[in-house]
Amino acid sequence: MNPSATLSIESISVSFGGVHALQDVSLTLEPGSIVGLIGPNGAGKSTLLNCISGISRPGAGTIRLGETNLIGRRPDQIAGFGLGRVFQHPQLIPELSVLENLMVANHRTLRYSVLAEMIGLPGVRRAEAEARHAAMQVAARVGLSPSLGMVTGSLPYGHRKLLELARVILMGARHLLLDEPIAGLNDAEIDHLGHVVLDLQREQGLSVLLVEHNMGLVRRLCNHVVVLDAGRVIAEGTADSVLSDPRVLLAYLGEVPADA
Ligand SMILES: Nc1ncnc2c1ncn2[C@@H]1O[C@H](COP(=O)(O)OP(=O)(O)OP(=O)(O)O)[C@@H](O)[C@H]1O
Repeated sequence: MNPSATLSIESISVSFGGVHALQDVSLTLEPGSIVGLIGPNGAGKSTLLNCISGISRPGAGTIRLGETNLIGRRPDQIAGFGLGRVFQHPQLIPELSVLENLMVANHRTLRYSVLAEMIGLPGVRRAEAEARHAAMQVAARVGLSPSLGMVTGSLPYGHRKLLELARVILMGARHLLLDEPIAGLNDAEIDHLGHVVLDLQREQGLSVLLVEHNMGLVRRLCNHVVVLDAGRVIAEGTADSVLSDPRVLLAYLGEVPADA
């Protein structure tokens, strides 16, 4: 399995009772690209993220990472393939420090027994030192180095979101699934998060599927944008092209402005 492979979603459909949450939806996420997934409330964005991350199972269609079929895999298996979901509400341990939360995330990827850890074998100490180094590097990349010793529960909300992002990267994500990452952030925090995401794409080659209502951020970050409405793809292309598309304006505003 190559974690940097292309994520390919083909013709997936999901129904909840009589509600067609997704109908015949296709989307491709190439390594190193940032794809925006936008659409009005109830369009099916979260359902699509849930299908990719193994929380929901589509009734039809395929989802593949490279040649590997993801449908029917558990969420932890999918995360292990390098698909990291960053939830709107950070999944952190509030009593631990920032560094400890990152060490815990990295610890899950280390391979040694509890007994080896208890008796402090040299290999374990070396692995711990490497885990600490990796945690500090990722903290620096997202701008959290000054906060490494702080108790996570006392962090400002924007820093907790950055920590959640760092945690997912440390768990080996190569494709980030970002679900409204700037909800609740102020302008300076939004600007910083935008820089961090672009840095991860350009310097680390990570790809991003970004669900976002803030069109300024979508324009700034995304190479390609897919628009959902009522479970269907109604437009895709560059941010500028889809955001001036009459079908998209109709879906968002209920009418097409006279000057569109
Ligand atoms: N578990 C569920 N049971 C029944 N209906 C559901 C379920 N999850 C989603 N839906 C319905 O599926 C449709 C798509 O919902 P979804 O949450 O994916 O939209 P969304 O684009 O993420 O919306 P928002 O921007 O408001 O988060 C909606 O009509 C929603 O009510």
